[in-house]
Amino acid sequence: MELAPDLREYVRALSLQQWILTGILLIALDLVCIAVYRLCLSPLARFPGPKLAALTYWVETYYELFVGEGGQFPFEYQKWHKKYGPIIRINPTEIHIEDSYYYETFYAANKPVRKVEALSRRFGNPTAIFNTSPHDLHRKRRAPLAPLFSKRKISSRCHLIQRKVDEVCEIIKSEYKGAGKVLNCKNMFACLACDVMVDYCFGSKGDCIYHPDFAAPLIVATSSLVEPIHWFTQFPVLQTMASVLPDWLTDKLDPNIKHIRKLNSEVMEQCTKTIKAVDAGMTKDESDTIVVSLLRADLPKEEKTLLRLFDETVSLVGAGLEAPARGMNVALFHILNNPPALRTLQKELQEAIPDPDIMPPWEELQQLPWLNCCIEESLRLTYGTSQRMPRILDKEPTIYKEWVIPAGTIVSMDNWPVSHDETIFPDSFSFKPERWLGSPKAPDGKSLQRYQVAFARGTRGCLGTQLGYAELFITIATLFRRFDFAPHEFDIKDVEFHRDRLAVRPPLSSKGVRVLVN
Ligand code: HEM
Repeated sequence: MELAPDLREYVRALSLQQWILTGILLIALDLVCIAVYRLCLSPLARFPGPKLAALTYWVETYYELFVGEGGQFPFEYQKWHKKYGPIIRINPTEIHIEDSYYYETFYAANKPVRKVEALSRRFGNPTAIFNTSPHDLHRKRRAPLAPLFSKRKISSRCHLIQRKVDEVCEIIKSEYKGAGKVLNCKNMFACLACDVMVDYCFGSKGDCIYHPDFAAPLIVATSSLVEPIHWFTQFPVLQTMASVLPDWLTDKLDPNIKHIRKLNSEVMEQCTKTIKAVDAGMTKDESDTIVVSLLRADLPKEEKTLLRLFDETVSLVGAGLEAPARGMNVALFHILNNPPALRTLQKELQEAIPDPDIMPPWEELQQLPWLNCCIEESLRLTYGTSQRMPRILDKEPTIYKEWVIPAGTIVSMDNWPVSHDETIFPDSFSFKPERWLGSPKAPDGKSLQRYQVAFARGTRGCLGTQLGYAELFITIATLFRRFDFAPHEFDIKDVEFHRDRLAVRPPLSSKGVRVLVN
């Protein structure tokens, strides 16, 4: 398009200063237009909440990066809920709801929701189901995995978990029992959960538990991997930059990265080997692992590439490590910190398991009422994730009470406010296994179990729920049947939610749950 001659003359005659001024004016005009749109014209403008949060994402950035030890936004918008009510706008494009009684409706199993695409690259494995955004693609990818994590399948492979726990017990017996040596449970449980997942994915033997003091470098590295999550979320360009940095520089920035690199190359190698083995025809026994099942699944070729298998397995090891390990930590801490609960558990285990060296299968452990209550109560205080779980419903609006949230809007809820809903779980910060005894009901008459949200719900709920339960039952029953633990410098802060890093994190100063073994 040609500029009118007068305008052309005018533009030509502009001095450098005038150019800069014009630029500033245009940027200012653009910002004003964005502000007017966000505050007055956007379909979300009528939702309650602080105007500054509706105006700019910097409010979220501020609380995630610069307040305290970071990851403080969940605590901030909880305060907003107290002021503005159960539905609020927490940033220019997202609505947040805090209402435990709506959780199950929102995270329904029959809703074709997608996740936020921009969050899928935060951990560098965008094609894993955890990170897959579109509903249909996610369904296609999750389908072949689901049978591998069914209750029946997990039951049939529980001996693998028991074997791993037995190996941990041998280490405790030989190195810690009666020796006055402090046992770091945080590391121990992380090693255990990691080895279980490695067995599950590859059928090979994980060896994290054999590192001195359970301080396996891989565990330390995975734990530190989530630390920069808010930087990567708030400034996605950093994800791209991090992925192209040379190894020597990333090692300088975070020396732990080299262990992740090692895991990545081992996973690559394992996947490559398995692809070759499956191509060559494998024996039936070996077909149980996740990689083999994915390769044999009825999926198009592009879903079975080395990169896709790599993304899925690395992500599964990560997901299957963090949450179960935290669950076990929370359980061990609270049971030990609550002597009446401990005594009841020990009595129940002694009566049900006469010989501690012969542990009953998971099915039998599930019949023990007090053990059940302790596990449910621990899971309640585990929360699963500390971060809100955004979902987008594209084809229809989301209806909450009188509010109609337009289709295509990001809507989110959190787990931990449900766990601390005082109408459902009175005295919610206390560990009270007895609240799960019998068939308890919530105030709405529904089973209390419906408000156990540690594994989330709906199409994107936890894939590893049964494996998580099995690990918790077997580990907690075995440890408390075989050993007498004494708390060492116990501090409730070690298991509380202080910082959001997607995973629940204690204060930076926390040394983790530690015990002595008598
Ligand atoms: C105590 C144990 C566990 C808890 C409390 C837990 C909790 C959760 C939660 C809250 C989510 C939803 C996260 C979100 O949407 O942001 C989730 C998803 C997921 N979990 Fe777990 N988890 C546990 C164990 C496991 C295990 C052992 C595995 C290993 C297979 C696993 C694999 C996954 C996967 C793959 C997803 C994503 C599912 C999808 O998007 O379709 N989890 N888990």
